[in-house]
Amino acid sequence: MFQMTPRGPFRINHPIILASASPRRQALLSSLGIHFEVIPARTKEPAPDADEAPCAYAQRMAVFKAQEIANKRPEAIVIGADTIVIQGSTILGKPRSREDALAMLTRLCGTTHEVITGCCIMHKADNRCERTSVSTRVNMPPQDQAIIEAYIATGEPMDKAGSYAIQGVGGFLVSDIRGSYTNVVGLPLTEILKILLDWEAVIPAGTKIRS
Ligand SMILES: Cc1cn([C@H]2C[C@H](O)[C@@H](COP(=O)(O)OP(=O)(O)OP(=O)(O)O)O2)c(=O)[nH]c1=O
Repeated sequence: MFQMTPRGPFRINHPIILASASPRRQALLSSLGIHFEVIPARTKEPAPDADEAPCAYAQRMAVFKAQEIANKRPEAIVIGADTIVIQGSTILGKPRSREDALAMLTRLCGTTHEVITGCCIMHKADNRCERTSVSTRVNMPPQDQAIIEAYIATGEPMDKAGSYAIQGVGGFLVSDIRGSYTNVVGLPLTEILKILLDWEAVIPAGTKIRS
């Protein structure tokens, strides 16, 4: 659990907790230049229900993570998120092994897939909860298996949904996207910031705060 240092166009107006162990999510939220605490949700995420729509599943997981922390810290505004990769009707999470990563990337390269991040912003003491899911289409040209295997050998794929990181070495795999880039990385910043501003949890730097 640690504080981030402020440096951007926004200021905190209410305590915020990011319920995520993802360094990418922490970096994205930190880019707003606001103080926040990080308390990762620890409970194991359940598998999707039979016939559960991917965006419903991603939102349910985000609520699951936010709820765990909001129960401990009802006074804070808690942000939870869950990112999944969808190809056809198959939900691809994080790879279980290098072999699993190879199967995922072999399947994704040469096709267009969808990345969905479900988000939940919860303020238990105020009985407020807003959930959303954002989708981005990602196009990946075909790749030789030797290139895919060399990418997997970097280790980067192993904690990423879909076995790649668009913001990292894996960026070379992506020719183009349609939709939010930050959503692919793991936190749709435009949508999250809108809710935080609507809730006045965050205000533009320099705003005179009514006493
Ligand atoms: C597709 C893609 C996913 N990812 C990451 C974002 C998430 O960290 C991860 C998906 O796993 P998640 O289960 O969404 O998140 P997490 O386990 O990393 O962290 P927490 O549950 O504590 O919030 O994949 C990238 O970093 N880049 C990408 O291009």
